[in-house]
Amino acid sequence: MTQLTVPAKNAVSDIPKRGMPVTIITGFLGSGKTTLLNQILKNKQNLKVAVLVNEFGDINIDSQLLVSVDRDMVELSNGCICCTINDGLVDAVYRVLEREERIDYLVIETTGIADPLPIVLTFLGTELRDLTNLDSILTVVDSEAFNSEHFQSEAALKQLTYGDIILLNKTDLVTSEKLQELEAYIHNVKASAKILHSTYGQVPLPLILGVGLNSQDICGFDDDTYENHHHDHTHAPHKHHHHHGHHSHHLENDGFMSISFQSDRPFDMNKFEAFLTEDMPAEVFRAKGFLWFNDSELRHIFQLSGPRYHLYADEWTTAPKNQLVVIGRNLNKQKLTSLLNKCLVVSG
Ligand SMILES: Nc1nc2c(ncn2[C@@H]2O[C@H](COP(=O)(O)OP(=O)(O)OP(=O)(O)O)[C@@H](O)[C@H]2O)c(=O)[nH]1
Repeated sequence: MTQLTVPAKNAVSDIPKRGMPVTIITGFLGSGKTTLLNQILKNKQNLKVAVLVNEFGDINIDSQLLVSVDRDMVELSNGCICCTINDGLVDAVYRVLEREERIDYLVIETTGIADPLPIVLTFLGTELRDLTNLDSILTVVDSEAFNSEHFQSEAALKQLTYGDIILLNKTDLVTSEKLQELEAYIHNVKASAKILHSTYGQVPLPLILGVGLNSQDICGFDDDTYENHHHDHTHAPHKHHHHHGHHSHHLENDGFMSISFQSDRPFDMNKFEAFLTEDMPAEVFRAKGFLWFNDSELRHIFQLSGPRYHLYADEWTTAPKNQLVVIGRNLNKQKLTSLLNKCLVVSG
């Protein structure tokens, strides 16, 4: 892979790191954002990349799935950044800017149901505008699952509208005809977007980082849009505010809700499999997590996206436990929790 050109910089950090390039990765639930982020982290060579992960759900699954990353380089912003311009995101970015070590690049992964606009506005409409340089908004698309109804999701359409780069991922699962149809559709939605293809997010980094493709112009947003999102935000670098009261707003987001399930008891493998094939509610669109089975020493990474699910086995890095996030519309939390509880081995 071609060496990514790193802007010449003083090794000694200047704080804050003015003009730090930022890429926002957006894309619908399960499209492959974390997979792409892992590709970036694996291939970044000498580039010092800080990562900010925003998850929809109470358990941080994505950040635990990031490969070979220096844990210190990951900032978490749970459940808030897609709602509005908010202190959570600005604070997280400040924490990156204030680091003493050299950081060349910031990549932000949004939740799958996020409308990217509030995040874009956070970068273009607050003091972050002077401190960072929004390089591009990259929208990952699941080429197999994507259809013109956009999953009845306004956020999915917004993600395309704001994408400077649109990465048609999961090309291994579709025909070239479907890809052409998708390209034509996207071209209609956003003629100026640069369209790329990938399998498991494999794309040469110089095509997506440091490309200077951000086409969003704060002047292009009408006052209403801006006022609706702007909280008259003034931020003193060392003051960290905590306004994390946005969760109810989240739950209304396109009707999607997330349910978290944790247990220190293992699942019975047979019962869990029966749950997957017989009892999993059709309204579940996405699930992910780490599973502990009674008859295995290994940690199982569980990934469900639309009709497909996979279990990948690897080693536990923590004490074994179950951690699962389930996302969908109109989910019955009590029923789902009870079904999952019934999959646990009977204690005693
Ligand atoms: N077949 C196939 N599977 C893929 C590809 N890219 C990602 N996946 C799988 O799709 C599932 C979801 O991928 P993620 O990267 O977690 O998706 P995400 O967009 O981060 O998901 P959310 O954070 O829940 O929105 C995982 O099981 C991946 O292994 C691909 O190109 N082909």
